[in-house]
Amino acid sequence: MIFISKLINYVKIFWQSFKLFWQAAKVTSSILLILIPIQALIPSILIKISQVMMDGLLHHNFSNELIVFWGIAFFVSVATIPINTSLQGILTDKLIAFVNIKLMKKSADIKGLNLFENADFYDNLQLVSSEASWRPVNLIVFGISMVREIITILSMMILLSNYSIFIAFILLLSIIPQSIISYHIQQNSFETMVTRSPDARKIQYYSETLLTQKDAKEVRLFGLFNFFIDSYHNVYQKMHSKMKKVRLTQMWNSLIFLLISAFLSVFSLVWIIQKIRNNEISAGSFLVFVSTLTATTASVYALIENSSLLYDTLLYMKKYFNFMNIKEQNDYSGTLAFPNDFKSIDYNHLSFSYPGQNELALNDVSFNVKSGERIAIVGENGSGKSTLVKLLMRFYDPVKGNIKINNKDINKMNIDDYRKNLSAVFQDYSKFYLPIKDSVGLGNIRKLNDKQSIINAMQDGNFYETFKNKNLSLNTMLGKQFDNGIDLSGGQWQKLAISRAFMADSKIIILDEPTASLDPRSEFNIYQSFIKMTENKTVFFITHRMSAVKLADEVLVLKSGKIVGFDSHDKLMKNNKYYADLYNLQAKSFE
Ligand SMILES: Nc1ncnc2c1ncn2[C@@H]1O[C@H](COP(=O)(O)OP(=O)(O)OP(=O)(O)O)[C@@H](O)[C@H]1O
Repeated sequence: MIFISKLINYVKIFWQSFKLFWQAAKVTSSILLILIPIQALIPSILIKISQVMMDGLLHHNFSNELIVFWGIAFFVSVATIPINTSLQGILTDKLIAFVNIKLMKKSADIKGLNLFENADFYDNLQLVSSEASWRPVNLIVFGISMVREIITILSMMILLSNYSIFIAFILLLSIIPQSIISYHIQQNSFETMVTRSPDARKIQYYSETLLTQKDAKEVRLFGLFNFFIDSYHNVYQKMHSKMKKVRLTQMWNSLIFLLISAFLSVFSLVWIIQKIRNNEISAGSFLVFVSTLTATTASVYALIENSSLLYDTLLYMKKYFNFMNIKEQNDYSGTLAFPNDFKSIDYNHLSFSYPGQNELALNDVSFNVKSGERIAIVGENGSGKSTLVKLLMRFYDPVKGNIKINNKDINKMNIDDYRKNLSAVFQDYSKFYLPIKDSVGLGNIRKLNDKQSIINAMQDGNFYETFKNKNLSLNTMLGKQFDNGIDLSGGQWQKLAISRAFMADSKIIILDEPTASLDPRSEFNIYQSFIKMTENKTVFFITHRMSAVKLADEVLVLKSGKIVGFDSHDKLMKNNKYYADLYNLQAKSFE
């Protein structure tokens, strides 16, 4: 029963995958659809013509037309090979692009970050995206050859059934156990090796650590090569012994079934020899029978091998379709527009914990901010500062309470319209490896080609000085991995990210430690332009530099997810001991 339901599932995914071919390339798929049965039937046709020729020769009524038919059939059989290869290549290219574009479009539908916190989802996403560039090749190669083998086998069965339906049936039956075992083994090896089993994930991480630029410095400085190579080797040995077992079982099973199949073939041969001896069939038929038997056996094994390799790909496709069908739990279906007369933001008894965590990252947070105010958010590491603004950006939904703008729950607003009104520089800002023009301009996609706005934003974000001194142009490519690409220092990248945020016409600006990698002069300049730029804008800036808080109208002090102070800097210094201690501690370190 389990096998039947698995088989049905397999056929369903196969069908779904075939629909992808169609969607990706209608013309190429149609030509292939015509070509597959032709290719599949040619072997039987050639055998049949040979049989008629043989009988003609034996009975002295050979017709020369048969040679022409045979020649045509033979030409078709060889000519379809290069045509098929080229078409499969074209289809593969189109399918790879199609699958990847669909994946990217699906990613655009995921508005929040909740799903990314789910290890299973994240693993699936990694698998689906990293293999999307080659899995479709297998899907096409094995999928097409499987269909072709099935048609060939069926046509051979028809030829064989001319001699004995019984023998045709037995041969067909012998496929089933071998197939079940092959699929089972294929699934095992997929789970062990290909999917993100914890061990597979570990070895991938070890090799990446040594091979990517990200960790190159520490790996070299601390001499970590042997450590990671040994770790890789140890985990690999463990996995390898599991895989070796799987592969040896596969080999023994195949040998047993090949033995059964050889036995069946010998049995059929003895049977037909007997028939010839009894003069029940002609000697010509013997040759045809043997060719059919050999061709059928070859096709049966090709079918088993290709379909079990296809099975592996279908397990991947299942993950792909699962990803394509995934739905976010958070509701992003709100339709309200962001108010034109934006007046206030209210956090109302808001509590939040990250998915899978019991601890509250924010605990009953309530405060009110008026449009145009500059709010500094301060607190120790892990006190909830970034979380507070992530909820404002609607990356997560609160567990309790809500955030309102002009008294309307932000969850009721259209997410894309809502986010157009927000701009941010994150602690872990993105480094877009694109021409400078785009890397800055992406902050406001509508102004991507507005060179003056881009230059203004670079001036405000303090990147312009670097731009001039290094003789860069708007078309200079960022990222050493590209031809003529350049890299920037940490602080320069940060200034670029700030410039990007300054591109936006947003009403609310969020800066999560915007000056962490900046030198004091750049920090001063950034804050100067910041004051200029953010007139009439509502600004939240998270900072550990207490000197910056003086720029804020009010300071929000967080401690372990709770608000412990919300007032102007001067008043807090007078009335809030926790804040005053925090401030004085830093002030002292500069004395
Ligand atoms: N993605 C996450 N999943 C689970 N817990 C998280 C996640 N991000 C943050 N946390 C936890 O939530 C709490 C608040 O984190 P948050 O990043 O908001 O602190 P923060 O005040 O911005 O800290 P820092 O000053 O170090 O940047 C911390 O206990 C942190 O460990």
